[in-house]
Amino acid sequence: MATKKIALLGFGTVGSSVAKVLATGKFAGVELTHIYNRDVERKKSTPNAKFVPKTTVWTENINDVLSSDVDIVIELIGGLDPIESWLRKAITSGKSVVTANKQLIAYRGAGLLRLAKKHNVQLIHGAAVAGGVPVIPGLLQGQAGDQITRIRGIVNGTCNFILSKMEAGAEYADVLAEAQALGYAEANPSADVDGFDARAKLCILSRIALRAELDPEQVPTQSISAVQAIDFAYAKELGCTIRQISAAELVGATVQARVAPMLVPNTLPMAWSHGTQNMVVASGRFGGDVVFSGHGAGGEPTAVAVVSDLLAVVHGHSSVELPIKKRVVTGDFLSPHYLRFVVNDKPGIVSAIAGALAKVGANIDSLLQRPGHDKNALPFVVTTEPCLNSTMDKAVRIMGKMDCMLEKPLCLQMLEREER
Ligand SMILES: NC(=O)C1=CN([C@@H]2O[C@H](COP(=O)(O)OP(=O)(O)OC[C@H]3O[C@@H](n4cnc5c(N)ncnc54)[C@H](OP(=O)(O)O)[C@@H]3O)[C@@H](O)[C@H]2O)C=CC1
Ligand SMILES: N[C@@H](CC=O)C(=O)O
Repeated sequence: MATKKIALLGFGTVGSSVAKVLATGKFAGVELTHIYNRDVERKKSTPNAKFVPKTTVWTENINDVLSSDVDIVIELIGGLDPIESWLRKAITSGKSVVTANKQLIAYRGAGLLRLAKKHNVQLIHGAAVAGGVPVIPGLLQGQAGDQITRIRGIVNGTCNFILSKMEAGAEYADVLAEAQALGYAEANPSADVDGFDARAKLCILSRIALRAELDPEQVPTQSISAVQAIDFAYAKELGCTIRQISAAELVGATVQARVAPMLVPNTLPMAWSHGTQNMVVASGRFGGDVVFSGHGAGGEPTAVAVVSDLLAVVHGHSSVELPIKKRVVTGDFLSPHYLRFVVNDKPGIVSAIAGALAKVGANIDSLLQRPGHDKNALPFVVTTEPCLNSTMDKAVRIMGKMDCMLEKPLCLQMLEREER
């Protein structure tokens, strides 16, 4: 097997870990010839630089890579522009590409994959969803024979790290800072906490598993930043915890899709995921549920996925290709909801809330009020019987205007207790 020349674009958390995994794995048939990054002198003094071969060229000029005889470009910078145009140039000059860039693959992947096919090269992105968990190769190859109708799970390690630590008593801001320091969060952590990272991953999974091309902008997202310690206490009383859940389901010609913090019953495996653990449950018509799980963020787990993709290219991998259809998204799921209010307590609040829910046609299932809270800032919870997210949005708009409300009511979808 002829040795393939490899270029690494980006020597950050994942890129530098790829250098380490490559060096320690001593894989035959690959040679790291180029590393591109801005300000390379700074990068040369980072801990993983010691794993870079002496012969590797470090450059701040992307054309040194694009005009070279490199065979495979590994892109670990992130973002859409100018990365797309760089990868297009690489592909048109006959280079295969390995990337962990979920935004690029979600928004522009269809065109890039077509271009790679036209130029008879590979574009592989196994690390773009769930970091070190081989969910993409598993779905592409291992479940190609099934008809997957639903994909659901936890695909953002930062949010899972934050929520599982909050469940154990930590403060939101402290754990977010910790996730950033550990290299789990995106360059702008709003991508994690506000759901945009998970949304991109959900769209990639939908393309592969549901064979549905979605416009990521159509998929509703809800931030985890409004979840508070009190929500974990009330969730526990309901036999649940709270996790950021990404869900997409084929319903006729449309796809129901949403990314949001949701109440997850403790009976479901997703409730047991802690730290950076990701978990994806693919539900197939013939094979039933298949669960993928492991570390979804972090340099070294993600580097394993990147190096595995690289080795697949080097060893002449070719993936199963099945037809994909563009699908319209609806964000409306029919499910019970959790509503948490913080009010300046006075008589008549519960009946006003019940009135607002009745007005939109939602039925109350339970009411929870823990004793001991300050009546001037009283948190309490109402759960509803199954209703649509859009119905709850209307109710929240009405209730948010009530004089007694000290903050916008928090509305969370509740997952059903059993997998299908
Ligand atoms: N971290 C993780 O757990 C995971 C990350 N990913 C994805 O992998 C990719 C890389 O992530 P990660 O390693 O965490 O990110 P980092 O920010 O740690 O690394 C990105 C690297 O690219 C460099 N860089 C950024 N912009 C430019 C530019 N315009 N020109 C040259 N160099 C540039 C940065 O340099 P500088 O240091 O100067 O900023 C940095 O070295 C992203 O697409 C991310 O979404 C996927 C799965 C998991
Ligand atoms: N920021 C992402 C990194 C992996 O994709 C996450 O936290 O999951």
